[in-house]
Amino acid sequence: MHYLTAGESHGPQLTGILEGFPAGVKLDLAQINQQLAARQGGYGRGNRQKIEHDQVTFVGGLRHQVTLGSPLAMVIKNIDHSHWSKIMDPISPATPENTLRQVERPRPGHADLVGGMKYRHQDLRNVLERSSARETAMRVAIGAVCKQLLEQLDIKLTGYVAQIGPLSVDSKQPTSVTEIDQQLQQNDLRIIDQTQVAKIHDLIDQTKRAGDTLGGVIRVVVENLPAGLGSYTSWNTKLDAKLAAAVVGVNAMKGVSFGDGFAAASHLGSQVMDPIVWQPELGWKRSSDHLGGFEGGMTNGMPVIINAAMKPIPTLYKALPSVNLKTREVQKANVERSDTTAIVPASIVIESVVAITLVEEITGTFDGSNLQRLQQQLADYRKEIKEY
Ligand SMILES: Cc1cc2nc3c(=O)[nH]c(=O)nc-3n(C[C@H](O)[C@H](O)[C@H](O)COP(=O)(O)O)c2cc1C
Ligand SMILES: C=C(O[C@@H]1CC(C(=O)O)=C[C@@H](OP(=O)(O)O)[C@H]1O)C(=O)O
Repeated sequence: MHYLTAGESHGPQLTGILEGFPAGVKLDLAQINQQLAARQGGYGRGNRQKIEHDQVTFVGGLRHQVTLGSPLAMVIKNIDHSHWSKIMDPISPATPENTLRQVERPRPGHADLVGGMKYRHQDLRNVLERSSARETAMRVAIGAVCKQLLEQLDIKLTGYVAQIGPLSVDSKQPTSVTEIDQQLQQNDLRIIDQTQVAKIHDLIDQTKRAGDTLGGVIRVVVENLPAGLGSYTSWNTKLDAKLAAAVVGVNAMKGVSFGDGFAAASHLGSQVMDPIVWQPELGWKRSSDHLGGFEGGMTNGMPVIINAAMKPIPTLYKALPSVNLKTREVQKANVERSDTTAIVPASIVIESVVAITLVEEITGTFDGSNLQRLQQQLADYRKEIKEY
């Protein structure tokens, strides 16, 4: 299975194609649109989200709500395109009128300058339109499709915000995906500890007033993956490595770790390895999960725990120094409308790319042509490893 997205932030639409997804999966469109709405939400978002109302339309691979096994083709309209229709017109030739709003003062932390150098663009809008995280809306739609398959395979997944800027909000350790989901529904920060909400709102408000921005840490937890997904045999078959690439492939992600992550480096081995236990009803388990569910690039049957570190949003209303591409004068960087923090929507995006990567692995390990056969093969495999 693999996917491709296309489309510029203020272009007519985002387009996505997902190839290799099993036939016979009944898709709940409302659930996909609910995920798109969740990605638009969260405290600290900018004004673009007041304009957009993301909804997916299927234009291939789906018949009467059921996947056909042929490529799934999806589109999401950019409502804001109506304000940019001349500037972002794919067809009409460039004129002084439709090349307004050129970007000549590259923003530090964005793809602007290097993208311009590499592709020989003089108007950096040609870079920012595609490097914008607007594209993640399509990854969320594709991820929502994959989440529905995971559900049919009894695999549970969720993501939450564990840190915003300097404030860790991770003091209450949840016990299960279901418990995490219940807590998240109660606030607009996707944090588990409800007592921290007011404090974080204040932090975001203050940061916005100062013309500055915030990053944070996201955690994704996946339950009930069978042991043995991925392989120790070659570097490029390790599933933890594939997940790390998918996570860092999301805009603004600067770090990824599993389980105790970087903290494990400062602990003793005896504090970090997860002791092996065996029980007739449960089969092979571990009495802890410091390693985040991976050994040798393979799932070990414990919950997978992935942490993603997001840098602060690079566009600053109190802009940093830059240099004008045309005049070479030192000037303030371009200021485009922007979020103060996007840690909340990013948590939905990280969940989505994790779901896509897991479905890619599962459909590559078992026969992914048809849902029922896949379910049967996975059930047989689960039985086999339990009895190992
Ligand atoms: C959901 C989401 C929303 C984002 N919103 C903004 C934004 O409003 N303004 C901005 O400057 N960067 C935003 N970013 C981050 C930039 O897209 C990203 O930092 C930039 O493209 C450079 O890529 P890099 O940080 O991966 O190197 C957002 C990222 C995500 C995941
Ligand atoms: C459009 C989205 O996020 C955008 C991501 C983004 C960036 O630079 O990444 C910059 C902003 O774009 P604009 O200037 O159009 O408001 C965000 O709004 C979205 O998430 O749907």
